[in-house]
Amino acid sequence: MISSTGTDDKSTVLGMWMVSIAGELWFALMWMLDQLPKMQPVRRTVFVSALDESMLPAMDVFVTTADTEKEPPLVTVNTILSILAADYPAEKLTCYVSDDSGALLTHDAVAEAARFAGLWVPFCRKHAVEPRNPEAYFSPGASNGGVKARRGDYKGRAWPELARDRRRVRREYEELRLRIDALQAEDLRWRQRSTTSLADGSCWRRGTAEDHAGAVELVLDTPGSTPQLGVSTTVGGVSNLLDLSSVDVRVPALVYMCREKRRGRVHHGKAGAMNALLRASAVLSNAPFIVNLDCDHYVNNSQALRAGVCHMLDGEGSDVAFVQFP
Ligand SMILES: O=c1ccn([C@@H]2O[C@H](COP(=O)(O)OP(=O)(O)O[C@H]3O[C@H](CO)[C@@H](O)[C@H](O)[C@H]3O)[C@@H](O)[C@H]2O)c(=O)[nH]1
Ligand SMILES: [Mn+2]
Repeated sequence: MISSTGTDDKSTVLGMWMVSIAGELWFALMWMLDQLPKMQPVRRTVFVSALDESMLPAMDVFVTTADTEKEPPLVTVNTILSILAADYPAEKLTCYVSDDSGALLTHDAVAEAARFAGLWVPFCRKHAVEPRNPEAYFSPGASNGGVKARRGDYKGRAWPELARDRRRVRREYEELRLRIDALQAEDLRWRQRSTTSLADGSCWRRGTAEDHAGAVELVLDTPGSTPQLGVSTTVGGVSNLLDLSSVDVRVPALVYMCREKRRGRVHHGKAGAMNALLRASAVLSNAPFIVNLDCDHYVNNSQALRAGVCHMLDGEGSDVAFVQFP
């Protein structure tokens, strides 16, 4: 119980009251400012089919990774696959993966993604599958394209062919998962050993997340601009997984990079990584448009890149600097 009524206490109470009133007024002002943009919302609709194929600009997609424990490599691999399989001209799309942990694990996982993309990307094109993230596509709960894929969702060829191809691609995806698991186990074994005892000459293994050399590797080169059809199920007695004789099998370019990091220097987290990515992409592909995804944010709609371009190329959109997707 407050019993004292001295002048000091009175002024303290008054002071606290003033502070709380000022706080309330401040929040009221913030709330009103927050309402202003909501009073006249700008609604834009995209017409992806109206895009002129030959006018599509080049696009560089940046994926940032930083920590192989918090961000499992399988997640990053799925993000990369969803980008490479997006519906966009293969010769105009380049995916850049930035690895701030400078880990051999991330590097090898990106190489695995590149290998699997050779099957995944043509499969997605052939059967118009959605979503183009294999983990989401094959997961039992997937609303579209999962195990419960409905006939009505299907836009490609005959249903039995999809079922057969799907089974085969799924088997390959399971193998990919096992290989990524093995890479992870090897990475763990290596980290448990002392770094000094490992003099195997690999520059990767000498670095740590905070202190490592820089590297840029062109994992998949930019393909030619003419569609390249695959081969049918059996060619010269060799049996292929899928009949790709009427499918464009080109895969967009993929670049792995890790910027140099040294102990005691400020690296500015994601912003620093984005800066390094911009510099590398300026030299390699220099696309006029950049898309940024965190390694755990995959492209969940194959038309998303085209939708973004619609906003950017629209005459009325000349004042648009960036588009953020939900
Ligand atoms: O040194 C770093 C630290 C982070 N990252 C990457 O930056 C992204 C975001 O980092 P995270 O720790 O996952 O932050 P979140 O809070 O999950 O992400 C949200 O908040 C971030 C900072 O506000 C934004 O950059 C992200 O786009 C947004 O999704 C991830 O891809 C990280 O791999 C780096 O590349 N280098
Ligand atoms: Mn995150």
